[in-house]
Amino acid sequence: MEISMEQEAHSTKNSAAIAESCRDQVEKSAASLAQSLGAVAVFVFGDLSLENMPPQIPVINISLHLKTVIEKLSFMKQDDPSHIREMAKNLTREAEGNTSMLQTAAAIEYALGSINLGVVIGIVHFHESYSIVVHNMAESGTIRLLRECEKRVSPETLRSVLHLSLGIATKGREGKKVGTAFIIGDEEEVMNRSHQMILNPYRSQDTEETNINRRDNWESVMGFSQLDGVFIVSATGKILAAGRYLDVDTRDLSLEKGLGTRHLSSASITRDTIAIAVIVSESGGTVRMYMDGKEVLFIDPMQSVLEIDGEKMT
Ligand SMILES: Nc1ncnc2c1ncn2[C@@H]1O[C@H](COP(=O)(O)OP(=O)(O)OP(=O)(O)O)[C@@H](O)[C@H]1O
Repeated sequence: MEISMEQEAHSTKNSAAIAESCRDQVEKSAASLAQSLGAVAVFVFGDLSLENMPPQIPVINISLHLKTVIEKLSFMKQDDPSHIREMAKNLTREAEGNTSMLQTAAAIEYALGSINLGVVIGIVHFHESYSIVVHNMAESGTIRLLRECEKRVSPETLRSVLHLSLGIATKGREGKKVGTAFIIGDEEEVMNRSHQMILNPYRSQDTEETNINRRDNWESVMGFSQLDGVFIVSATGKILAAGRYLDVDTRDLSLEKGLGTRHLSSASITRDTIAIAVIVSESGGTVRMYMDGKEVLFIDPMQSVLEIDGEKMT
């Protein structure tokens, strides 16, 4: 059957109208869900501008770098008998992917102090498909671990270290990539299990200059991040040392492949003490947090658009 040009133009117009209506309805539904559930934030993955959102609910945009299974679907032969079954499986995987993306994004924003605990809504727009995901942060395993970390060290200190670490991971120093680690809390024990590699720049400084929670000290911390070794920080945010070597036994701890000795020794000290470690990888540009020898949080700043101090980091 031949389709006339007029029919084709009509169908294109129709399809554009349907697409617009879909986006409109998804946005309205998400806004209404966010309102009725008292959501603490709405995360948008993909290309959407949420104009109908209640003004008191923050909207956080996360770019979508993940290649989804839908992309793979376009390579599948339409006449494949397993097509439908495969598509259902892929959609399930896709939904799981969206859920875990939202959980991770919410945990990162919580750790950075940008949002409170509560319900978050995620809207995913990719390849003309939309998903709305509702996540109760209180039920999340990562959030439970982060709250445990906050019992050991002050939340303010944890946030300051995370902000600094993301700054170091994304900006480096003088055009060079930088790797470092912050060992926070249980300071007496950590100091006993480590030694100076070089003269400690914080040895005789007064309290205000060693307070990691003061933003005007961050520039100098970023400077000292070029020193080899790790920073030792008290549970309340006093920097006790930089350029410190951790004397730990790393033999029984196995981490993800590719992680080197600084990751391994920082993770080990959290297994042997009740300290928390935040590590910036020079080679990967990533940030990892450890407690009790296990990874609590992983942030790859290149995978998501994060807003740090009002500045976009990609
Ligand atoms: N136990 C330790 N305490 C403090 N610093 C250490 C310790 N072990 C290694 N380092 C320092 O960490 C630096 C990085 O080492 P390495 O590349 O093996 O670690 P890594 O975990 O792969 O870090 P990155 O991902 O940044 O490369 C080295 O310069 C080394 O001196």
